[in-house]
Amino acid sequence: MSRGPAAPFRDRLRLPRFGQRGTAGASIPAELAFEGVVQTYGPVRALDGVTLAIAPGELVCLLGHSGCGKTTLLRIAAGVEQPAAGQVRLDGRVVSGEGIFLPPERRGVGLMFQDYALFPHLTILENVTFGLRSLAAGDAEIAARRALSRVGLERYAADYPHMLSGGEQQRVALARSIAPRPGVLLMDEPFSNLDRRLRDAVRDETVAILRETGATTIVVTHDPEEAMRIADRIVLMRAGQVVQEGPAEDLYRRPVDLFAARFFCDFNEVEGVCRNGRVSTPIGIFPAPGLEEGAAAVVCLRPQGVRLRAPGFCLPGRVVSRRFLGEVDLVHVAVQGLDRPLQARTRESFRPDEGADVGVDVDSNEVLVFAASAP
Ligand SMILES: Nc1ncnc2c1ncn2[C@@H]1O[C@H](COP(=O)(O)OP(=O)(O)OP(=O)(O)O)[C@@H](O)[C@H]1O
Repeated sequence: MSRGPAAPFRDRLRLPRFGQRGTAGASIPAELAFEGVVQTYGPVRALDGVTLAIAPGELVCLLGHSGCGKTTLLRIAAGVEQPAAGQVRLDGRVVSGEGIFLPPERRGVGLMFQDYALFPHLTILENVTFGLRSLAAGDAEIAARRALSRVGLERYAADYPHMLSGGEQQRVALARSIAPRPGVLLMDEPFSNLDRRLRDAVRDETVAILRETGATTIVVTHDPEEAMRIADRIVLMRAGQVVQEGPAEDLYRRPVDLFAARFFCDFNEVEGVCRNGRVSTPIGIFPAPGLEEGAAAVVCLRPQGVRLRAPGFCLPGRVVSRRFLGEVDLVHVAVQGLDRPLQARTRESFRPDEGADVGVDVDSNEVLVFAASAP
């Protein structure tokens, strides 16, 4: 390791120390558009008609469970893969489709992988310079050093990847991907290899750097909280299709179906049947807009919408368990007529013990009703 025992406390803790603002180098952001993109691998339809437009400079998170096609869409945007059907356009110009296929090096698109893909036998500076082969050697080194300086790692330029921590390697990969100033930057699970303690700081600083470069960015993640933290717009995918797209608050508050709803909240779910536009359940009667008469419905109640009161008020219930989670208590409370206890996330001063009788107040603003047919 190049750093001696006198390395600053911050380094020993492996907390990130980020670089000099203003050294990221601005990109000319491009518009990226997918239209009816299909990809198949034998019988697997990895992408099933994806249409999506990303504005210049926008930061979009592709969110979805494992295998829903996120990486495939990135690879197609980068030009690493050719789609079976559909078009990809950069600033209105077709780069895939209509018999056209532009290779990755002619797209001005940067790709950052989950495992960082650093070359172990090259120094940090050489790793970053690698993506700048189209520049004269002197210019490439200047650009590489500037990118390293932006991520706070210029002093490790002569080190090798194995001498750096996971968080530092992530920043080298980031420096390498921003150094050529791509108009579009594609990042596949860029924070998943970092431990929780580092992740928030690295993530926030990475977003700051991305904003500074101005590049249009797609970040793939399966973590809804991460997507909400960083994205201008979230694109939720399932089985090769876009389920819903919009700002975080739209997806959280107005999910289009049960699948989308479950992605963002660990709901209490109570089944019922739609009668006269409403669903009657042991925890109340709720409007079921858009559901047909007799349709099976699921009433979804957010844990923060379950309030505990003194016994005698609202619905009768009994506390089954209570866990102190720091900012809130997680309380399981049994309510007559329900198969499972309700989960309540509560921060109120009324803190009944396990086994205590309580009143259970359901906040109807925290309830969503969906057709039960969604997978
Ligand atoms: N080269 C390939 N050959 C065969 N099947 C593939 C190939 N690449 C992807 N698939 C399949 O296509 C589907 C989509 O894969 P993809 O990697 O795009 O999903 P993902 O959403 O990125 O998943 P993860 O979050 O696990 O990375 C999956 O069913 C996967 O098994």
